[in-house]
Amino acid sequence: MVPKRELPVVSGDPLIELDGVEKVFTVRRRAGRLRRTKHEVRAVDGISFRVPRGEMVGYIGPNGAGKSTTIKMLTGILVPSGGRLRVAGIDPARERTRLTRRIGVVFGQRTTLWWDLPLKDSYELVRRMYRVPDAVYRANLARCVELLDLAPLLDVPVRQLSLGQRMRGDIAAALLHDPEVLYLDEPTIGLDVVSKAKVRSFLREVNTERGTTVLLTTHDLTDIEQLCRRVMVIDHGRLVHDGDLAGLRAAADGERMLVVDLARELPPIEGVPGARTVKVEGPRQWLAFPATASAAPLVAAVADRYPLVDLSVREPDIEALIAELYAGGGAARRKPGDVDPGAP
Ligand SMILES: Nc1ncnc2c1ncn2[C@@H]1O[C@H](COP(=O)(O)OP(=O)(O)OP(=O)(O)O)[C@@H](O)[C@H]1O
Repeated sequence: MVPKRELPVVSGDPLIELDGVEKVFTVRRRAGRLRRTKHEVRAVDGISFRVPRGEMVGYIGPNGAGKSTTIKMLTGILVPSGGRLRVAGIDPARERTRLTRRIGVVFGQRTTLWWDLPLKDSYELVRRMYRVPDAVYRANLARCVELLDLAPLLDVPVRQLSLGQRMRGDIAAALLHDPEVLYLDEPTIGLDVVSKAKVRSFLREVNTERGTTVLLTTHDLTDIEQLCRRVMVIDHGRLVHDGDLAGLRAAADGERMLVVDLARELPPIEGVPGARTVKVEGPRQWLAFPATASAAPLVAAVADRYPLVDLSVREPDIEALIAELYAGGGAARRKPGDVDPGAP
């Protein structure tokens, strides 16, 4: 579940706005020995959403869904084929340089740091590139060094850093110029548990303390669970969910599990309305029931007729739910125009 925490001030004014945004790539494929045919790939197929200032939003989807393409359009690297896109009121493709000062970007699979330079020299170059005022630079660097444990790494050339160290270095580099928006594309990919925890708590702090708006792309759903109240799911270039995680669970028709320990081994529990026994292991039995239903009446029904010793309720495995969502199982696939941009 999303941990209870102080929430940043989310203002109504949208910082990121997309209206029917499309990106179509034309690719040539071999068709025989000499012939090549042209094909269109609709990487982003009419996406609309708004992200208010101060929000941290998850942007997830299977491989090839269109996440990176969206982020590249939001940075101005790619020009949309259609629709309207604004970040802090700026059209990224038209005014990329002006936008650069207001956004920070971390692509987990690639570094923006200088491979042969010590980390601190990379930061110095970032300072000059963005013309960050001295006092701002010093304060931001000190904060990142402290919270991301960078002190022992500052004199180490980037190529000698481990993946987790490099990622922390990259995240700091993206924040030295005080961006209003931070795009993170797989910031925890390949990191060990400790590094992931460090990165997550830092991002939470940046979002809550600074009010930095964050768009987070990840395959690790724990990132989403721990950081985002709102999650958007993209599939085949279309938005198929925009809301909270609970809504995503419900959309995927997920089931929760009531695990009961009986006083002794018994045949599978029967006759509990709204639940079915899916597993029996000695005196322990597993009963599946709809994610949206309350467990209380089930517990009462079991306790009434069986020698109940202990129980627990397990949340559905979100990854399984999302796999189901992608497969179309139970998910109400909405057209982009149907999505409530103000969700959650
Ligand atoms: N430059 C390009 N030329 C042609 N097709 C492209 C290009 N970039 C992306 N695509 C295609 O667009 C679709 C969306 O790709 P994109 O990289 O945005 O997906 P993604 O959701 O970020 O996937 P992943 O999780 O694997 O990174 C894919 O079918 C991809 O092959």
